[in-house]
Amino acid sequence: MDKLKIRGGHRLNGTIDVAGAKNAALPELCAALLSAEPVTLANVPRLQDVATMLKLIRNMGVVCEHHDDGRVTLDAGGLNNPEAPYELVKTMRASVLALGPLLARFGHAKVSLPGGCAIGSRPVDQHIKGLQAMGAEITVEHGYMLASLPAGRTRLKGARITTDMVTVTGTENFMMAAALAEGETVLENAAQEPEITDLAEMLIKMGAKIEGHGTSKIRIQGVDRLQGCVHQVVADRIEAGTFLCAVAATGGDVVLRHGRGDHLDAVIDKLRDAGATIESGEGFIRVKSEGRLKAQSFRTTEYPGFPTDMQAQFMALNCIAKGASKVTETIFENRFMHVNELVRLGAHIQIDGKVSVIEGVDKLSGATVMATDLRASASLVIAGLVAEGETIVDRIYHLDRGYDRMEAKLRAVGADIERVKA
Ligand SMILES: CC(=O)N[C@H]1[C@@H](OP(=O)(O)OP(=O)(O)OC[C@H]2O[C@@H](n3ccc(=O)[nH]c3=O)[C@H](O)[C@@H]2O)O[C@H](CO)[C@@H](O)[C@@H]1O
Ligand SMILES: C=C(OP(=O)(O)O)C(=O)O
Repeated sequence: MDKLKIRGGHRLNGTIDVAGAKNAALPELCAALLSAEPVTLANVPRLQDVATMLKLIRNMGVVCEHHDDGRVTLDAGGLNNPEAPYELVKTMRASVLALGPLLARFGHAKVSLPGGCAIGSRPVDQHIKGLQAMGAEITVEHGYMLASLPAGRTRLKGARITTDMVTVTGTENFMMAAALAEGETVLENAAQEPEITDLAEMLIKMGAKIEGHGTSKIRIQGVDRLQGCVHQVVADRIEAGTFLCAVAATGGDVVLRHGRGDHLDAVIDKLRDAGATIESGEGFIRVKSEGRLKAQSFRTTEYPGFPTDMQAQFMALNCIAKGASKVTETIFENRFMHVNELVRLGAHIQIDGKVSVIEGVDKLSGATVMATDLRASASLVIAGLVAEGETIVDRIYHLDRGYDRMEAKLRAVGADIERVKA
């Protein structure tokens, strides 16, 4: 198992290129299943999750290739096996995104229930309920969702779907399924994340009729076929936000090329309140930071609120900031796994249910810590960059799920960080 070895205490200066968003690329790879014509996605990040998704859809009979320039070309014309087996699904929850497209195009699908996940139980009941409202018959047997259309029907039918909570991949599954359904689908309580908007824009290029994406009410008029398209994956706001927190913590001056400041308002506001200087414009975000910042309290909520996917990284910053802060996690019931590891580095944190109370300390000291999930890993890297001495972050396969060569990008701006191969 690879590890990261970090010697803390270096300021970061220079330019980092922000990659395409994992959470847009994954649904967009699944959207290619909706058409028999070729699809090209540009700016697809080189991540373990993308490799897993490509393996999953190749196994269905899709011809696809990830090129050196970041393009993925896909041809789902010969798709003949609308199945997502457990072996390929267990490491990546996003594989549930195959369900909507497969059902819409073929009228049947067999998708494994995703495995448990460190950050919470993450059920898929809302996905099932929504697709049932569109006429699908879904049973769960032997760990698989078996989905089909009733005898005599060849297409899903439009429906009004109101989910019990805002769900990002749920909204994406419904939008993709509804694109090929008969009649109108209205999604109430829809997620508004930029990745939803990016997926909607791709589907519209494929011929889908969608309105209201980016708001809580999305209307989709089904069409009977979708064509191929070329689409560029939006920049990863969580990768960008992670680097913003890293520079805010270490001090320095870094330009994040391709970064979308307009997708990170809640995080940028908190960083400014903490004392960092942030400028953003067309295709860049620049962060400058000097001295110790002021700790900031926040609670995670759906977009446009503070993202749960940035909670751990901002907490690392709070650990070495001046003053006390309260971090409330409202989306996932078990997303404080990084806390014990940060404490091993010298942080002062107490957890009370959904709330972590952090007392900022002057310094952290390097130690061996263990990554427990994707963003927890990123928070340990940030802590390692400021800790005195050497920090080893173990189990970074979690990090590789969602960051494209993070250590190389950090090293290029002055961090002392290296990957130690197992
Ligand atoms: C691939 C992808 O885009 N992943 C993101 C997506 O995950 P994901 O789409 O899985 O997260 P959801 O928005 O669905 O989850 C929100 C909440 O709803 C609950 N829920 C969801 C669906 C369901 O059927 N039943 C149910 O109870 C979840 O357990 C969670 O408590 O949004 C999360 C919230 O912004 C992010 O942290 C993930 O990075
Ligand atoms: C939780 C995350 O991803 P996933 O939904 O793919 O597990 C994340 O990106 O932080």
